[in-house]
This record gives sequence, C-alpha cells and structure tokens, in this order.
Amino acid sequence: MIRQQTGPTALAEADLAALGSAAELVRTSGTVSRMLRTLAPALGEAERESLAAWCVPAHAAVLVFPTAPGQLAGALAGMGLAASGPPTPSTVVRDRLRARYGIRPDALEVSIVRAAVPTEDGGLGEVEVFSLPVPPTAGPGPGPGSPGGFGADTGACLRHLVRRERAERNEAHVAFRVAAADEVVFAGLRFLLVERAGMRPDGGGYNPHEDVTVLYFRSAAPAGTPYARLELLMPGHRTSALAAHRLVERDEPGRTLLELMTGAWRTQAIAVAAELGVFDALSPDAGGPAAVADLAARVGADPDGLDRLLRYLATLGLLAGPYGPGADTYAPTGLGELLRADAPHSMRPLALMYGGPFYESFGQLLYAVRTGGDAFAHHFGAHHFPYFAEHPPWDTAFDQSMQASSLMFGPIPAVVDRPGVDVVVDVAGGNGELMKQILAAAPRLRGVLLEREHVVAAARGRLREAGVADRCTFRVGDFTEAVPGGGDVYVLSRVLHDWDDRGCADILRRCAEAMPEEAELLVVERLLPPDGQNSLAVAWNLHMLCNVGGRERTLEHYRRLLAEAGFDLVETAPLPLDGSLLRARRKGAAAPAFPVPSRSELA
Ligand SMILES: C[S@@+](CC[C@H](N)C(=O)[O-])C[C@H]1O[C@@H](n2cnc3c(N)ncnc32)[C@H](O)[C@@H]1O
Repeated sequence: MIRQQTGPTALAEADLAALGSAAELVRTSGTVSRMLRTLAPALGEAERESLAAWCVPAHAAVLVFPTAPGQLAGALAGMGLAASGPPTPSTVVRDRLRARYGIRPDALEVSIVRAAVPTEDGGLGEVEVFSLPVPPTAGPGPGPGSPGGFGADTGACLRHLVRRERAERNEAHVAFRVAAADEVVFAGLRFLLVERAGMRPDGGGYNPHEDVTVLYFRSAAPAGTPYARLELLMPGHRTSALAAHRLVERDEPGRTLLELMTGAWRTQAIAVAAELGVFDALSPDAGGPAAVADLAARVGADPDGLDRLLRYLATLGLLAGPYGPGADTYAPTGLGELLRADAPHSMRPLALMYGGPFYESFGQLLYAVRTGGDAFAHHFGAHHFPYFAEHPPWDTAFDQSMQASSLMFGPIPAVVDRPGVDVVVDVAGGNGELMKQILAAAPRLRGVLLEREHVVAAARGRLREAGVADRCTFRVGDFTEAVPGGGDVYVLSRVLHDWDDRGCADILRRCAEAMPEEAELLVVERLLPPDGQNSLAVAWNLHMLCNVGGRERTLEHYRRLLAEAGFDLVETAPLPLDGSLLRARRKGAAAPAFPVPSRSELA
C-alpha cells in the first residue's frame, strides 16, 4: 500500500492524493483493456481487447504544484518511489497552460520527473509527474471563472491556475505505448479512440530525444474526471499519423455541436423540399436540372427562400450545385432522387412523416423521457394508430412510409419459398409490400394478410397492382383477439417494436394459439446492440419511446419474450438497413418443418 507524507513542508494534500492515485493506478490496473474500462466506457469489450492487443500501459501522469524545492522528491520517497533521473523541462504542458491561462511562459517552469512503480503482477510501470513550482499562496486568489491574462498579477493568475487545474485535472493522463510500427495499426487505434470511444484529438508531436511520436486525445468525460487525457506513444517519427490526427483536430467541437443541435433544421429542410416536390421538379421528365428562378416557378416557391433552401440541401449532399452560368443551377444527387415520389422505394412519405406529425411529437421528447410515456399520444390526444386512422392523409402517408424501408425485406422471400411451405400468414402486414414480394417471387405460394380495416384496403390495392392479389386472402382483424390459423409460416414484421412487453406477449400468445404445431414464426426487427455499438436501432429506440410507446430490443430480450410465449428462437440472420430476421418455432417441436437456409443464403 502506498504511504503518503504530509506536513507543512510537504506537497499540498490535493497533489499528494493525485500523485498517490496515479501510482496506485499504475500498480493495480495492469492491462490496457482494464484501464480502458474507465477511460473509454463507450468502447465495447471486443474493441477494448483489440486496442489492448496493440498497446501496453506506459505511464500515468499528473501535474503537481510544489511550493518549495524537494517537496516532490519527498512525496515520491514517502510512497517508496524515486525519480529515475533529473527533471527535464516540459514545453508541451507549459504551452498548453500558457494557452489556457494566458500566463507568461517564463512564469511556467514546468518540468517532468519519472518514477518507476512496481506493479501487482510483478512488472514495472511508471508515473510521470509534471511539476510547476508556485510561490506559497498568500491569501485567496481570484475565483475559478476569472481570467488570468497578460498584465494581470502573475501570482494571482498562478493561484487561479492551480485551483482550476486541481479541480479539472486537465493534464492528468494515461499513456499507452503502441507495440507495433505499422501505419495501419496507428490508423486503426486512432479510429477506435476517436470514432468509437468519442475521444477528441488534442494535438501531438514528435519527441526526437526518445524517437517517439505522441498523439494526444481528450475523452468526452466532464472536467474533473481523474484521467480525461490519453496519449498514444508510437515508435519513430510518424508524419502521416500526426497529419491525420491534426486534420481531425481542426474539426472544431463547437462547430460539430452546432451541426448536431440544428439537426431539426435538416429534418424540416428535407421535408419541405419533399413537400414542394423539388426533386420531382428536377427529374428529366420535368425538365431536369434548373436555375433557382426556373425551379421556383416549377414548384411555386419564393425564389430567395428556395435559393437558401437549395444551398442548404446541397451542403447535406441532396443536391449538386450551385453551378452553371449564373452559379445558381441545381441537380439532384442519388441521395436526393430517393425523395422523388416515383422513385422505387421512395423515401418521400417518410420525409413527410418525420417533418410532420412525428416532428411535432418529438417536440415533446422531454415528456417522454421524464415520464416514460408516449409523447405522440400526449401531444395529439391519441396513440398514433387510432390518430392516423382518423386523419386519412396521414394514415396513407404512414402506410406509404413503411414502404420506404421495405428494402429490408429483400432476402425474406427466399426464406419462405421452401418445400413444405404453402401458406404464409403476415400478421399486421401493413401496406402489403412484404406479402407482394413473397407472392411475386414464389407463384406456388398463397398468403393471408391480417390488418386493420383501412390498411387492408391499401394492401389489397398494392397486391392487385402487382397481379398477385388472387393468391392472397385479406382478413380484417385485431391481432390481440385472434390470428388466422392454417399457415406454414407466420410473419411479424416490425410489429413487436410498436408494443411494450405485455403487448408483445398478447400478440405472440395469439400467434401461438393459431399456429399449427410445425409452423415457423419469422420476426423482422432491428436489434438493439447489447453494448455501445451503433445501429439504426439506437435512434429508433428513442423514436419508439417518443412516438409509439414501444421499444427496440436486444436479441436476448426477444429470445425471452418468445420463450415466454412458448417459442424457441432457432436462428437469426442479418437483413439490410440494420434489420434482423429471427426464426422461431414452438418449444419442443421435433425438427424444422422444412430445411433452414444457411446464413449465407440470407445475407
Ligand atoms: C409498423 S407497421 C408494420 C407493417 C408491416 N408489417 C411492415 O413491416 O411494413 C405496424 C402495423 O401494425 C398494424 N396494427 C396495429 N394494431 C393492430 C391490431 N390491433 N391488429 C392488427 N394490426 C394492427 C398497423 O396497422 C400497422 O400496419
């Protein structure tokens, strides 16, 4: 255990504690993976392990403020440690302090002392101590918010610096030494720390004395977190890693935050362009790329207002331009064309939903987060299914909007078109898109589609247009009351996420009651990753809370719900757009009624 020295000639207690905890961290934390658990909690287990595979702990560092010579050596000795050499100047920390507090560099004589620390596992770690001597305090300095600029009393500025640095621990860091001299490894490590752990590049440099390139990162943790900085020490002079690191650094956090905070503007700009039919008006049939005035006439908009909207959409990648003789011509990009009403899998109805009723209800997100309640119902006075049913234009837009993400269904027809399958029952089959795709791909199959009355009408129309309606029975009904029997495959596509666990249990129980012993249940959903991995499911989980009263779930959560309703989850396979196909059959059913295709057949 580390013994600390105290007394009037000793380091201040706060500095002793910081030094002691750095030595303790080095002594006990051992592996990079273990250290990352606290330093970068956003990283998943596998990501921590892959970082740890390339790095070893190098040191933990703190900044202390001795008021008399010998205090630091005394503090180290009190902990059973000794400096491994004479102090050397630290220009990096000095320059950072100067930039942070505007104090003259000659008043910031920061030096570095290193001391070896025996580790629990029999190895040897190191603490790195930055030391900034300050004169003994003579009364209270300025408060924590006051600037310590040039011209101000340097003593007062230093006291301010000490107070803030002790509270914020800006210079405390943990360093990892990269155990490979490989640019691909450096790029991968930087990617994990910046993109996955959410750390911010914070400078770097080459130290010719040690022939080491150092990249600095700051964690997203609040000020005062014990080790908010991380350093990667790479062997040699790594000019391309440094350049890439500095490039990302120029991405100012304030700017990033502004772009994030104004996300609602994007939603509205896209919805307004969709509403005006901007992308349709730029299609070849409508005259193709156009100058602003011409386009304003085509869509019935104010030229100046439209000009501003188009410029913004161009920065979002939805339009190419402005170009041409008047530098005011725009053309749709591939992304923008997805918003044309006649585009295959058009996302226009979805843009109208997200910029319309769901935009209004997202304004009540605070209510949803505070109470766990459905903000849509709170705002509109009814759950969205009955509300839309009473507001037909929105009901149609909702049904059409489900079509936008029907790319997810691509691999499913091949799964159900198997020997032993004759009848597919799509429970809450929506606008019939999935049933259409299944019946169109397999002329020998028949379908049953269960839906609410007005949705059935839309589905019938869609299947009729595709020439497959004669092989489908349309059933108006409520899946909480009964589900049609006699199917070989039952589908619940994007249904369970609309409901809480109790609602899901009711739906699954009705399916179980209706399904013949050997029938298979297919569930299509987005799975919430069990760790910090990104997926569309993460954002839609919030959408489900706010607008539907349901939730996205992890695979284990679905496995449990299925088990409680008497099903075994037998396989999962990925679908496009972060979707997953879950195949389940009754508990104890001897064998699948028909062959189960392999994952590669589904991918
Ligand atoms: C999110 S949509 C999914 C539609 C379709 N399965 C798909 O993946 O595109 C959910 C569907 O559940 C239907 N629904 C809601 N409550 C229902 C009920 N009680 N009985 C039958 N269908 C219902 C809605 O009409 C809606 O079409």
